[in-house]
Amino acid sequence: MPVIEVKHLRKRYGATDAVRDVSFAVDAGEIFGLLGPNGAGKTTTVECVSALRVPDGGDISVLGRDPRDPELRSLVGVQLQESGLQDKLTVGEALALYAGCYRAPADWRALAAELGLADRLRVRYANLSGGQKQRLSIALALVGNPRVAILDELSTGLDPHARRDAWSLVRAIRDRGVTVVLVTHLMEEAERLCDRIAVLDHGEVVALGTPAALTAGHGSLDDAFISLTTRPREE
Ligand SMILES: Nc1ncnc2c1ncn2[C@@H]1O[C@H](COP(=O)(O)OP(=O)(O)OP(=O)(O)O)[C@@H](O)[C@H]1O
Repeated sequence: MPVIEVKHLRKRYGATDAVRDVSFAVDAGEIFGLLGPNGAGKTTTVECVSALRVPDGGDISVLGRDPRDPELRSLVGVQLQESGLQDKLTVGEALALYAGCYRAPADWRALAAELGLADRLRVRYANLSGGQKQRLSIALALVGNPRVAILDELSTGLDPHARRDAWSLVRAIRDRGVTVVLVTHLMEEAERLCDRIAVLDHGEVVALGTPAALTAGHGSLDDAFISLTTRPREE
């Protein structure tokens, strides 16, 4: 049974058809990428999978459950583009607070060290750099020892060193059996990390396969992306 199954998902915001018809299945232990131009519906899709938005149509199951099943709160870790953390909270306080919400949390100090935040534990959120905020949001997604991790733009704002560290961490958690869904704009990230990729365009899946299969006949994943997708509409 797939860990995540999305069938004919639809979501509309007023007059905007953000997601028209998205279907895919993510297998256990996979790193599954969602790739697509700005506004293609990637974030909306993962927000529906994470129960942060209610779909207008279609079916989603996560670990065989409805996404809104409270049992999933401790099984699914979500890192979103906006963390919404309070400015005055320190890194250590945020990690301890989140760890306290789970039955079997990870060692948050070790996680902070893995993400290069060991010397930032006493620093308030407001005083972190963009990359440090991003690393904290990744740590918070993983602190509950989830079985599924949903990472939206994992490496946005990270320098090349931090990006490599984040990739190593994602591989390490996958090697521990965690299933990962990764929204990304970086072709290199998709190619290096993802086992399979769904390419979204205007709210629909236009291609799905391994990076090698998607690239075949196009020269590079970048070229495949350009030929498979269209420019985003002007908002
Ligand atoms: N809360 C909202 N209210 C209204 N429209 C929204 C909302 N969130 C997203 N949209 C619109 O829905 C469409 C899909 O947006 P979404 O953020 O899901 O795309 P995306 O593929 O994640 O884009 P990006 O790569 O730019 O992050 C876009 O046209 C966007 O403007």
